[in-house]
Amino acid sequence: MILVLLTGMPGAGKSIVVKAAEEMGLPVVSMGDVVREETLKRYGIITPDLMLKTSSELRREHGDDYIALKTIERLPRKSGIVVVDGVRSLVEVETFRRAGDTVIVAVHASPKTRFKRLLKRNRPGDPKSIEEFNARDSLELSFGIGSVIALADYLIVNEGSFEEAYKEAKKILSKVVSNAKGNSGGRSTSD
Ligand SMILES: Nc1ncnc2c1ncn2[C@@H]1O[C@H](COP(=O)(O)OP(=O)(O)OP(=O)(O)O)[C@@H](O)[C@H]1O
Repeated sequence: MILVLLTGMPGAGKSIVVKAAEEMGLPVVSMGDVVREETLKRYGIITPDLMLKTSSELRREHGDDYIALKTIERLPRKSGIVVVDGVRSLVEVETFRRAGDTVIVAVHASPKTRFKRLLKRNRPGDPKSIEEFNARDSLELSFGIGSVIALADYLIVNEGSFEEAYKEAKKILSKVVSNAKGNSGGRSTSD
């Protein structure tokens, strides 16, 4: 099984890659779903703050690899390629590496661009001020997301239009698919 580990800072544009994967018929498993369900179990409601609290609790109570291990339990066994959305630390990368071959895809946009887009997205829990945005960035960086981005096999710089990033995501995913076919005895078209 090939696991496409999708990472990127808040608001970088990971959902564009998810959309491209779904459009291509590739299964997507979200690490956030594990946290969402556990939050509901513990608190009866889901809010972004409670999700952050729950993910810290899960790491503290069960270890830094817990959310990754729970995500692995949910992988569709019959799929050759699965996209895993929301990888945040090297421990998680190492955990997924024990479950299959991995390809890291990172989406990057500058803090200025991400802040602007998150203000516009305005989902519950999205930052309303630069202070909130910086605090959230610091928290993500403290989990070690910077190291995951540094190890990316593919990087999408999402500073242009949505369509550009979407096209790039499709190109990268197609490459992963054709490489996988090459490795399983099918015809390989590229590196
Ligand atoms: N190239 C782009 N042009 C315009 N808007 C964009 C572009 N890329 C992303 N956006 C918008 O920016 C916001 C953040 O993108 P998205 O939700 O994909 O980020 P994310 O990486 O999934 O963030 P999070 O980790 O916070 O869930 C969304 O509202 C999205 O529609």
